Amino acid sequence: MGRLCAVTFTRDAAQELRSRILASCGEAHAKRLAVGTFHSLALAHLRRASGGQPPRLLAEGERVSLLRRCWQQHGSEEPFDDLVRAIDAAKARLYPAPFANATQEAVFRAYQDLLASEGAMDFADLLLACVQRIASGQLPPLPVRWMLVDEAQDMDEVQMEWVLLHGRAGTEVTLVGDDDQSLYAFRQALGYSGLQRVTTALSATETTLPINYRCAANILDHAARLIAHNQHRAAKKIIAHRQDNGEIRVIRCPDRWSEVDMVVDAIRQSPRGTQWAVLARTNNILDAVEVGLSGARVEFARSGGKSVWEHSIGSVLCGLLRSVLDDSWTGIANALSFCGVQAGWINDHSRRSRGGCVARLHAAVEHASDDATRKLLMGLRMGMIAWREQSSKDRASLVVHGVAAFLAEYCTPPQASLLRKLEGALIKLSGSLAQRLAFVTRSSPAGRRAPHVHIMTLHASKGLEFDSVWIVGCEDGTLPHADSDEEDERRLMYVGMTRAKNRLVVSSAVEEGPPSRFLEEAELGRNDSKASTLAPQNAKWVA
Ligand SMILES: Nc1ncnc2c1ncn2[C@@H]1O[C@H](COP(=O)(O)OP(=O)(O)OP(=O)(O)O)[C@@H](O)[C@H]1O
Repeated sequence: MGRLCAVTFTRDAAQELRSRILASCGEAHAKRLAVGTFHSLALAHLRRASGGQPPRLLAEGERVSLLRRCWQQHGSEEPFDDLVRAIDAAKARLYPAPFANATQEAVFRAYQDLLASEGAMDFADLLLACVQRIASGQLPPLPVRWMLVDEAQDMDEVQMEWVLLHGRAGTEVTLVGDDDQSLYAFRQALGYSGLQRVTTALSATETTLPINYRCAANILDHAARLIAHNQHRAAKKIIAHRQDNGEIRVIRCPDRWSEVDMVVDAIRQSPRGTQWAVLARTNNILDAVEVGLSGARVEFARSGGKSVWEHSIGSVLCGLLRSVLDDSWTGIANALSFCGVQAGWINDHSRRSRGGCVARLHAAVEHASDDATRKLLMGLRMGMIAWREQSSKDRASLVVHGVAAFLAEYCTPPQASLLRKLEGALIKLSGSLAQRLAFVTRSSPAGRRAPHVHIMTLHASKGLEFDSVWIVGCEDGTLPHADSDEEDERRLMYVGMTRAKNRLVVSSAVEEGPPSRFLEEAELGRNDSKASTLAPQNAKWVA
C-alpha cells in the first residue's frame, strides 16, 4: 500500500484528475491520494515542514503592485510588462541566467528584498524554496510511492527538478504529456526536451499512446499532416480510432468583419444545440467575433481575456451609455480621460463637484484649463442633455448613435473601426437601452445561461473538445504569428484543429494577409483534399 500524488497545472485540471482517478479505483482510496497543482502541493509541503506556520503567499495582485513599485522606484524605461516577463523567466530557472540589463537586475533585487522583509513569497519562490530545501536535505521529499504529472510537456526547469528529486528518492514517476501540445515555451515550459531530460535522468520507459478517440478520421489526418512539419518532436504515428469522416471547410473572406459574419451565420444556421468553439490566435480577433455574436443575439461564453465591452473603447462606450441611463458620473469621468483630459484634473473635479452629470459638466466648463478641454466639456454637456432626453423617449438607437459619434472624434483609426461595429451591434439589438447594455455585458439572465458557443484563444482551448470548431484569422503573420517561433505556432494550430470532433472550419481574410502556410502544410483547401474551399458569397452552410 502506498500513496499517489497526482500533479496538474490548474485547479480545474486537479479536480478533473481527482474525480477520474477515484472513479477508477474507488472512493475508499481517497485518503491515499493527493491531487494538486505544483504550487498547492509545495505550499502544503512547506506548511507541514514548518509545523503549521505557512509562508505568507503573495496574491497575484499584490505581486504585481509590489513589482510595479520597484519598477517605478528604479525609473526603468523598459515597459512594465516586459520587465515582469524577464523576472518571471529568471524565477522559472534553477540557476538564473544573467539579466539583459542592470536595471532589470536592480528591480529584481529590490523586489526580492521587499519580499524577504515582509516574510512573503510569490508562487515561483514557493516551489523553488521546496526544491532547494529538498536538495539540501532540510526537507524530506513527499512520502509518496507514485507520482503522476499530467501535461508534463508544460513543466519548467524548477518543476522538473521537483519531480526529479522525488524520482531519485525512490518515487515511481509517470509523466503524461504530448510534446505536440507544448504551448508555453514563452513561459519557460521545457516541452519535448523536458520530457527527454526526465526520461534520461530517471532511465524511464517511454510508452506511446497513439490512438485519438476524439476526432473524425479526416480531421485528425489533416492535423497529423500539419504537425509532421515540426522537426523537434517525438517520433510517433497518431491513429484515429474513428473511421467516419467529419466536415471540413476552408473559407477565404474579403475582410475580418465578413469573416465574422460567416461565423455568425454558420452558428445560427447549424442545428439548435450544436456545440461550437470559435478559436483565434489573439484576443483582438476574438473581440470582432464577440461583437458579431452580440449583435446577432447569439448566446456565448468567452473564456479568458476581457470582454470587448469591458475594455478600451468598449468600456468607454458602455460607461457613457450607463451615465446617460442613470446620471452617474463615473462613465463621464472615464470618457473624459479617454478623450485626453488629465487624470489629476478629472479626479479633482470629481471630488469637488456635486449634482447630476449635466450640472457637474457645466461647473467643469468654468474650471477648464484650456480651450480644447472647454470645447470637449461643452460638447459632452450638450450631448448629455440630448441623449438623456432621447433615452426618456426610449429612442435607444439614437442615443447609441449620438454617443458613438461623440467618442469617434477622439479615437485612433483602429478604435474608430471597432467603435462603429460596437455601435452597429447595439443598434441591431432590440429592447431598451438598459436591456441592450445588460445583454452585451452579460448581466442579463439570458447571458448567464450555459451557452453552446464558446469563444477563446487557441491557447485556452488546450484540453477541451467541441463538436464543431472554427479557427478564425488563419493568415500568415497572424497564425503563425509574426513574432513567434514557427514550431510553437504550428503546435497551436494543431491543438486547435484537434479540439474538433465532427466539424472543422478554418477561415482567413484577404485584407489581413495571405492564407496561413499551415493550411497548405495540413493539405487543407487543395484540390485533392477532402476539405472544400468556399468563397463567402457562395458558401452555404449544410448541417
Ligand atoms: N478508451 C477510450 N475509448 C473511447 N473513448 C475514449 C477513450 N479514451 C478517451 N476517450 C474519449 O476521447 C476524448 C479525448 O479523451 P481525453 O480528453 O482523455 O484525451 P487527451 O489525450 O487528454 O486529449 P488532448 O490531450 O488532445 O486534450 C474524450 O471525449 C474521451 O471521452
